[in-house]
Amino acid sequence: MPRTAPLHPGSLGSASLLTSVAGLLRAWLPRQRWFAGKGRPVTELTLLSATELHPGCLHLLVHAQHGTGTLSSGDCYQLLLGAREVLPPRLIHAYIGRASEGPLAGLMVYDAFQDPRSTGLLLERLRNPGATGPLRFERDGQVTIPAGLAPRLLDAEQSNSSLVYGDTYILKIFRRVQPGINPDLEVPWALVRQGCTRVPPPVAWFRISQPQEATLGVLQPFLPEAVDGWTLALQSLTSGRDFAEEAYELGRATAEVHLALAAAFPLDAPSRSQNRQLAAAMTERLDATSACVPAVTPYVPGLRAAFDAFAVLDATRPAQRIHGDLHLGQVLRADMRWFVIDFEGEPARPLTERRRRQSPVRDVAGMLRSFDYAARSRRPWRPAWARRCRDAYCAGYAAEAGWDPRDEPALLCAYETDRAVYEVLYEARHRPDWLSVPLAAIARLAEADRTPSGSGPPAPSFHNA
Ligand SMILES: Nc1ncnc2c1ncn2[C@@H]1O[C@H](COP(=O)(O)OP(=O)(O)O)[C@@H](O)[C@H]1O
Ligand SMILES: O=P(O)(O)O[C@H]1O[C@H](CO)[C@@H](O[C@H]2O[C@H](CO)[C@@H](O)[C@H](O)[C@H]2O)[C@H](O)[C@H]1O
Repeated sequence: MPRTAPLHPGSLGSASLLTSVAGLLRAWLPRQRWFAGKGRPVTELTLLSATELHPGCLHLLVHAQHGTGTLSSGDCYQLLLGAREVLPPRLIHAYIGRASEGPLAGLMVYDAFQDPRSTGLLLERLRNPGATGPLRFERDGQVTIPAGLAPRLLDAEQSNSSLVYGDTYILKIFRRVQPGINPDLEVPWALVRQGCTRVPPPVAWFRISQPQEATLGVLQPFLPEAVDGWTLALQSLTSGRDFAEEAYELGRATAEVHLALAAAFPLDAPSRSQNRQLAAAMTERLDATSACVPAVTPYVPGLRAAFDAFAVLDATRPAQRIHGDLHLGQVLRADMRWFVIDFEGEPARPLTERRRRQSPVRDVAGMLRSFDYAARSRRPWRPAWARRCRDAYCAGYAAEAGWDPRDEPALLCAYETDRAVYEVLYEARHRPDWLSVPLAAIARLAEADRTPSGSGPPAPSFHNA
């Protein structure tokens, strides 16, 4: 019989359990795509919660401190660890290491999110709501989830981990956990209740109630034929096929989501003092980024000008709940329609900040940057493609929302600049090879080119809004 019994957290002190896995996790965590402290070693690990999901499979929340001295920071991560005496060949890729001490000494520890037995049981828990220790499994009472759907871990470049069940449902496991409801559950749930059909509706979810309330995962219908906007944009660039019609439709879809969000959540009246505060925060982020990425420094005065212009704007759109990290990878095209996914916001920002009401222009700016990203990521660079898409997107947005983001150039420019600054830091930390893409935008935006359609003269109007 495989030795699994010692995994039971009730029979273990947290300290002894941690002794077993701390060394292994210190080496394994920094290698994971979803680990936030890129390039910095894990200096301390604290076990926040340990729950046995089934014998030999533990659900853990661990706090990892990374870096040292003033550069030290930490995050809480969600893990599902399995431990077996012998790991079958089909699970070798999930191997973390052999525990050399503590209660798991001698056992092979592995990432159980890659083990169909464990992930199948996770779906069973979601099908049958209830509690397991501090974990709460809940679902939409109107929906019946079929049993026995085969799980597979999605092989995608992502900030979390997603499991697809029988091409019917997708379960997103939040890897970096923060206290409070995750907007990726809160926002789609509210949108669906507004009758918005642009989001796959959450059908089940699980959360933790102790030591603090936090959302851990959300199950939604899987769109099997869906292709994400980034892939479609690159296909268009490679094949020479126009993308303006799709960009226009995407603008409409974005506006539809914004209108539903404005109806679902309270609005914040715009004020000049709020603009000043937001501009100050953008300037602060710019300075912090320039301190980390010296290539930005020469452009700081030019970029600050965009924020200064925003600070003195009289009134802008009311602030509302928005997507918060909108780009071409966050939209899926299925059945000739656009769907919007991943309402988590920018993963590096605190949850309270991500749930704050903000200008819808921020989302628009995120998508405009994404067209630029796509055009820049291919040789030869195709600025005219990006300009046409950006213009079509704004026209589509205007047609649905009743106002055109291009009519607010100072606001759009400030948000686009802020987004480019965020991207510089994101790429420096996660994908240094891509750094030149946002840096090119930084150079363009610093040269006081504030035309909303991007570099060069504004493109001709695509559609009459
Ligand atoms: N409902 C869905 N149907 C089909 N594919 C999906 C669905 N939701 C997400 N995906 C796929 O999973 C990938 C990762 O999802 P996402 O929510 O963006 O995760 P992350 O926040 O970890 O990046 C997406 O790029 C998309 O390809
Ligand atoms: O993991 P998320 O999808 O939540 O978002 C993060 O990763 C994105 C990259 O995967 C990053 O997006 C940037 O690169 C995209 C191309 O890969 C591009 O379309 C986006 O416009 C650009 O911002 C995103 O910023 C980050 O939050």
